Amino acid sequence: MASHNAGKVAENAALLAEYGIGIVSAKELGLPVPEETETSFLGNATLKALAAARASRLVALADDSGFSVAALDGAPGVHTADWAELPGGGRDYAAAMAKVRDLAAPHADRTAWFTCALVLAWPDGHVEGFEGRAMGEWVWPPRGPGGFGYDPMFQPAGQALTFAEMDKAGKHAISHRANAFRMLAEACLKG
Ligand SMILES: O=P(O)(O)OP(=O)(O)OP(=O)(O)OC[C@H]1O[C@@H](n2cnc3c(O)ncnc32)[C@H](O)[C@@H]1O
Ligand SMILES: [Mg+2]
Repeated sequence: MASHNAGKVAENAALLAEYGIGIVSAKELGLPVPEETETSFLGNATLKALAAARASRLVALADDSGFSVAALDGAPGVHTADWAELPGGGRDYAAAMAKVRDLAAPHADRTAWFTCALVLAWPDGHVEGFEGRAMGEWVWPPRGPGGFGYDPMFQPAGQALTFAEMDKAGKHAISHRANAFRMLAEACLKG
C-alpha cells in the first residue's frame, strides 16, 4: 500500500480484506514519500503506485484523494494535504478545516465532495486506475470523532451524519474510496 496516511491505509486494508488480500504499507517498508508533482488525483496516484512497485518489487496500490468545495472552484482538491501542512512538519486538520470554512462561508452554495483515485501498479510498469466520488455539503462546526482528515466537516448527500459521525461500515457504504474500490475490484480482483 503506497501510502503514508494511516487513515487511508486502514480503510483500504479493510476493503482488500474482503478479498482475502493483506497489505504492507510503504511506511512499514521504509519507502520514501514521493513528491506529488501531478495536477490530477489519478496522476499523483499513478506516480505513487509506480514508485512503490518499483522500489518494493511488489504490486502496489496508491490512493490519492482530496476534498473539494464547489464555491472554491474545487479547492483544496489535489492540494488537500498541503492545506493541513505545518511549517515545521506534521499536519493540523482543525486549522485546515477552519481555512476551508473561512474561504467558503461567504458563498451560499455549500456543495462539497471527496474524490479518491486508486491506482494499482506492477513492478513492470503496468498500471490500472479508478476514480470514485462522494457528493455532499460542507458543514460547520465540524462534527464527530471518527474517520480522519476532513471527515468532520463533510455530510454526504441524503445523510444526517458527517463521515466522522458514521461507523466504519457506514462510511464504506457510500465513500469515495469504496466507490473507487468497487470499480477496481470489478476489473482486477474478481474471477
Ligand atoms: O500521499 P499519501 O502518503 O497516501 O498520504 P496523504 O495523506 O499525503 O494523502 P494525499 O496526498 O492523497 O492527500 C489527501 C488528503 O485528503 C485527506 N483525505 C483523503 N481521504 C479522506 C477521507 O476519506 N476523509 C477525510 N479526509 C480525507 C487526507 O487526510 C489528506 O489530507
Ligand atoms: Mg500525499
